[in-house]
Amino acid sequence: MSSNIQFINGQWLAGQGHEVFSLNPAKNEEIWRGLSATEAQVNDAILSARTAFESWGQTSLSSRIELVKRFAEKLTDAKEALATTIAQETGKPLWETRTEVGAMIGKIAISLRAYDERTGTVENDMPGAKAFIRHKPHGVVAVFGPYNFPGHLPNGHIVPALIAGNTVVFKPSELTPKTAEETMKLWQAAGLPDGVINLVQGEVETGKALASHPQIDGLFFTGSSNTGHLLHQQFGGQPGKILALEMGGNNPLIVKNVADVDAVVHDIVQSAFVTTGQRCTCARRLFIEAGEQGDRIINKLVEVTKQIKIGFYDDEEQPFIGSMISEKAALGLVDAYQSLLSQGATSLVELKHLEAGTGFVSPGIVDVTSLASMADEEHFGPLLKIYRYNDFDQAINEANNTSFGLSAGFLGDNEADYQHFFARIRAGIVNWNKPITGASSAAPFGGIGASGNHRASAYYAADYCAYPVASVEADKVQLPAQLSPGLTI
Ligand SMILES: NC(=O)C1=CN([C@@H]2O[C@H](COP(=O)(O)OP(=O)(O)OC[C@H]3O[C@@H](n4cnc5c(N)ncnc54)[C@H](O)[C@@H]3O)[C@@H](O)[C@H]2O)C=CC1
Ligand SMILES: O=C(O)CCC(=O)N[C@@H](CCC(=O)O)C(=O)O
Repeated sequence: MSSNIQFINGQWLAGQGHEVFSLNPAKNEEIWRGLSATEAQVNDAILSARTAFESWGQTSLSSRIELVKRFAEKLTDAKEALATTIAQETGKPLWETRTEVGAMIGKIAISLRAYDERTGTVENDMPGAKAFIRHKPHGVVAVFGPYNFPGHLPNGHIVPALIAGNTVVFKPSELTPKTAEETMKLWQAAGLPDGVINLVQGEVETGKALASHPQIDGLFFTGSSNTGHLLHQQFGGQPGKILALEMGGNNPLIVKNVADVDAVVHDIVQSAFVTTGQRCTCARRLFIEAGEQGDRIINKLVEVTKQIKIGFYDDEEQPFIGSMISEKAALGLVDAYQSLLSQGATSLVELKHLEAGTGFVSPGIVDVTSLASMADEEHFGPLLKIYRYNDFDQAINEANNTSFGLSAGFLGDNEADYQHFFARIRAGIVNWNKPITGASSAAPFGGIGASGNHRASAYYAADYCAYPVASVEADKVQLPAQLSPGLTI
């Protein structure tokens, strides 16, 4: 078990707060334990990042690139070990966590390209001078990560932040501290200078100490909408700080006129249930036309959902999904399912907690067509709500009837229908005849409304990692060819 779990100014230190631990939610085994960072230790981490910024912010771009490339090499060497830790800590199957580490490696080249293309230098000639657009780092940024992609999503903030010249204090999810520790060790092995990334482990109070610290210049957050809203309030009145919020969704998927029932069911299942429904992009609301074709799709969807292979992350024959992050999350999802039934929804596939002490649930589907209204909330797990509709525009209006706006999809064979949907739907990710999960790191990734604050991540993360500087420069002071009216020199 770890004891020195805080990484501050290049040193592994014991925490001085209360005990925290990480559970393998599939096997109900403890895999990591330590003491959380106190407010004073968070302060030390921020001061260390502040000191490191003085040199890191001035270091050459080529040295920063060298570091992130070495990190990619270390990640590649440790791919299987890190994928195993992520699987143990989250319950996700190994096929998926290997993809996650692959995405972390892929992030390096994409972030380097994005830095160049979105925040590079532009030079324009003007009379007697040159005009430049350049970019500078903000300084010390706090990074907050969620548990569902404990490697890939914090990495999506940290890598572009470092390339731009910022230094980082990273607070991972308290549910996935071991993944953060192992990743940090890879940065260290890559030759990270002291203080450039600091890791503070702990629960909400550690997060609060970091987010409210006056010495941070920005905060990059991926997590729930509730926490994101709290942070937004906390940042009110501080226009000088950059806040990037990547939050949840209540994502709709509309199906209309599709010939291939198997293909449409595949895309629904991939959208709703991959990662045991624990992706921010997962479909939560499915709109299917009333009538025989819709019935056929639902019958097939029910059949396929009941057959989904659920299992241990390390099963030789890999399951489609593993356990949820915790027994608490699993029981919360069962409650959400039961609550919908008590409001009048019809169960099509029962959502069950499969084993006491674990996060295993079976995916559930409910028909909510008869409900007059429903809370607009994200159920972060494999629970899909179906609405039957008669009118396409009514379905689109209902799909937009949410405060969130992360992802949305249309499954249908008619391009004009898709164009109609695209023009009206409100979301940051809008797909046609593809699952709405599995977004590319080479595209912007973010939502509107309660899903984000217009600071998209992934390819656009470069934008919030640096501020633009406009300069007009001449190598000597000269009188202009023509003086302003009324001025004699
Ligand atoms: N839009 C996006 O890119 C993504 C969004 N998500 C969303 O993340 C959520 C799941 O992740 P969770 O780990 O449950 O999110 P969470 O909001 O509970 O936690 C995220 C981080 O914030 C910290 N935190 C919690 N309360 C805090 C407070 N009051 N002050 C400061 N820090 C605090 C946590 O310790 C953790 O490090 C889902 O809602 C999901 O939709 C997940 C992945 C991607
Ligand atoms: O940030 C990126 O590089 C791309 C975003 C991404 O990987 N999205 C994934 C998972 C995000 C989540 O749902 O938690 C996706 O779209 O499925």
